Order: sequence, then C-alpha cells, then structure tokens
Amino acid sequence: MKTKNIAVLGSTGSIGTQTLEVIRNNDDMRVVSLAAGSNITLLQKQIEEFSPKLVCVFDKKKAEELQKNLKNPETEIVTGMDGLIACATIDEADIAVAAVVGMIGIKPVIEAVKAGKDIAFANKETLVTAGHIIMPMIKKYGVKLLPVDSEHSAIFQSLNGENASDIDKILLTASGGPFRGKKREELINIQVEDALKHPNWSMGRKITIDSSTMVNKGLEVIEAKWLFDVSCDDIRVVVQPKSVIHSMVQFKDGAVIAQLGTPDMKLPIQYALTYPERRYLPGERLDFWKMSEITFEKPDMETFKGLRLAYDACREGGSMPTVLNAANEKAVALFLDRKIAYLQIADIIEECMLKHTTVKEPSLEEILEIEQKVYSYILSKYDK
Ligand SMILES: NC(=O)C1=CN([C@@H]2O[C@H](COP(=O)(O)OP(=O)(O)OC[C@H]3O[C@@H](n4cnc5c(N)ncnc54)[C@H](OP(=O)(O)O)[C@@H]3O)[C@@H](O)[C@H]2O)C=CC1
Ligand SMILES: CC(=O)[C@@H](O)[C@H](O)COP(=O)(O)O
Ligand SMILES: [Mn+2]
Repeated sequence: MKTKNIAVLGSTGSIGTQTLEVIRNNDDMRVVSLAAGSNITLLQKQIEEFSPKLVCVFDKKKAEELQKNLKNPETEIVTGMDGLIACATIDEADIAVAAVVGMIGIKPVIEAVKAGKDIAFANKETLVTAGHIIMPMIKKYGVKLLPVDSEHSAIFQSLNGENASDIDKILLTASGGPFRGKKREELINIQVEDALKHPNWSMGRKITIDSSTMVNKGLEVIEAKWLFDVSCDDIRVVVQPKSVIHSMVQFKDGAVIAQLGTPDMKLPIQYALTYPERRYLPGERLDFWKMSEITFEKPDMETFKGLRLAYDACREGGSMPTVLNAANEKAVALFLDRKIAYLQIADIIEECMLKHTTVKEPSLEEILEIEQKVYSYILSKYDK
C-alpha cells in the first residue's frame, strides 16, 4: 500500500477535524502539513498526534505563541498567506484538503494545483469566485479536483462511468435549512442561535448561516457549474428536507442516478482521499425499512432571495459571483457579531450586486480587489 501524504488546510474546522478522523482510521494516510487561522490550542494537539513537517497559523501573534509552547522539534511553524501557500505546496504532499472557510482559500488552492497536487475540495467560496481561473489550471497541470461538498460528491459519484455529455440536469438537493416553510415576515427577529440550528448537519458557523439563508445552495449552484461544466439553468435545486439524497443527475434518456446516505461528511472526505477506491467507513447506515418517506419541494426564492441572487450572479458570470460571495461573507460575519439583522444578509448582497458593474473575465488581482472593495463598502455602511 502506497502511503498518501496529505496537507490539511483548515485542520481545526468541521471538515478539517473530520478529515483527521478519516486519516486516523487509515494506516496508509499521513499528515504532512496542517494550517489554521488562530486556534492554536487544537493545533497543538493535532501537531502532537500527527507530527506534521509544516504548520501554518495565519495569525502571526498566535503563531509566535504556538512556537513558544511547541514540543515537536520536527515541526516548523509558518504564518500568513506565504505560510498557508507553503503548507498547500509542500513537496511531500500528494493531495491538499482545501477546508479553509472563505475566499482566503483562492491563492493556496491555485498554488497547490500549480505544484501538481490533487485537491480534495470543500472550500466552495474559492471555486465560486475563481472557477474560471482554477478549472483550466486543473486541466493544464493534470491534477484531480475531488469534490468534498456532500452534494457535489454525490453528483461526482452519480456520474461514475457516465458520459458528462449525457447530463440533462443536475438535481441539487437542499435541506431548506431551519426556516423552511417560513415567510419573510416571520424571519424579521431571527437571532444568531436560531440560525445556527441546522436540521441535519453539524458544520462550521459560516456555512450553517449560509444554509439557513439558502445562500449555501446558491454558492453550490455556482460550484456545480464549474465542477461539472453545466449551465446554471441546467442545475435545479430540489428541497429534500431530511438530507437523505445528497444530490442526483438526470440524464438525457430520463434516467435519474442519485447518491444517498446518512448525513456524515466523513464519507465524501474519505472518498475524495481514496478515489477511485471505496473503503469501509464505520457509522450509521440508512435503514429503508424504518424510513417511511422521502419528500420533495420547490425552493421558495422569494423568502430565500439569496438563492435567487446566486442564480442571477451565476447567469451574469464574470466578477458578479465574487460580489455575491464577498458581500455574503462580510454580511454573515456582521450578523454573527450581532451588528446587523438576519434579513439584512440577503439585502446587503442585493445592494452590492446592484452597485457592481461586471468585469467579464476578472484576473486574480481583480477578484481580490473587488473582494476588498465590497468588504470596505459594507464595513463603512453597516459596521456601527
Ligand atoms: N462543515 C461542513 O460540513 C461543510 C463545509 N463545507 C465547506 O468547507 C469549508 C470549511 O467549512 P467548515 O469546516 O464548516 O468551517 P469551520 O469554520 O469549521 O473551519 C474553518 C477552518 O478554516 C480555518 N481558517 C479560517 N481562516 C483561515 C486563514 N486565514 N488561514 C488559515 N486557515 C483559516 C479555521 O481555522 P481556526 O479554527 O483557527 O479559525 C478552520 O480550521 C467552507 O468553505 C464550507 O463551505 C462544505 C460542505 C460541508
Ligand atoms: C454537508 C454539506 O454539504 C452542506 O453544504 C449541507 O448540504 C448544507 O445543507 P443545506 O444547505 O442543504 O441546508
Ligand atoms: Mn453542501
């Protein structure tokens, strides 16, 4: 068995810690680098367990603090964007798990691809904003982009052995979040705690809020467009409240192929790390004798207008998905800090999109510039 050497970017998060759980259960997987933002307490434990060669703490002060307490002489600590890129491109890595949250992942993912690393890909914001740059690079450098996001892994699995040209529609399932069935007026007083109660999945805070607004599904529409080379209008969101069906593909002859399972991210993570091999994964199994029904609904894009805005951004293309994503990242951060109301998240995204004049094929520099402009605008107007 050849050892698979893995760089884990975002190791302290929900996807990161579940990735380490998968690695822990597979003798032929080894961690070569870890990266996180500032959670040095957890990072130190991870270093002690996995003895990586390189570790990035993005926050410089926290990196210095970790360095002082480090008991592992074999581990080098680096910091900032250069450090994050060094972890993503480290010579020893065969594959980088992209599990940081937000657009901060763009540069490390691009550099990892250039360095010939396969990517186990969770960090959807990176593909939403820079898909037009990353997808051609995946081809050029001959690396694999293996989806970790549950829906995209399901689509990837449903396409196994199929011809991409036979796709008629991608049927992207959505739980509908904790406020499914509610109308806009009922969401006026939603508090952070309410929005953090996802019905099926335990995830990081940002994506949990995104699921509640259905912006997550909108980002996933754009992610699917890039991963599977389909137009936005051939991606249909289907609300399936129990998250049993993780997504489906409808083919031109009318056949529908789906992937189902319990809501456990370790499955798509492990599949991305062992692809094309499937391995035993401990955990609950679906019991179709106990499951009485699977129900479906059309999404309500009036109440959850973030999803409609994401379709608009997807159709518009160019720099518009960057504006949608950057506005959402900042608005969600302000909501989590209790500085804006829940419904303002989608209102702010809409406002920023209306103000923006699309750049057709934005370069990386332009994407990052637009991101900063959107952040500054929102902060100056809403961070009181
Ligand atoms: N959680 C899930 O089940 C799913 C997540 N995803 C996607 O995966 C990505 C990660 O989500 P999730 O794990 O939930 O998020 P979390 O918030 O749980 O974790 C985010 C990770 O990113 C790290 N991070 C944040 N900023 C930086 C930075 N500047 N430099 C380096 N590392 C940084 C965090 O470090 P620290 O802890 O120090 O802040 C943490 O390790 C997101 O893009 C999300 O949309 C997709 C599908 C499912
Ligand atoms: C686990 C995962 O992939 C999340 O993106 C999840 O799908 C969120 O659920 P909804 O956005 O469908 O509520
Ligand atoms: Mn998902």
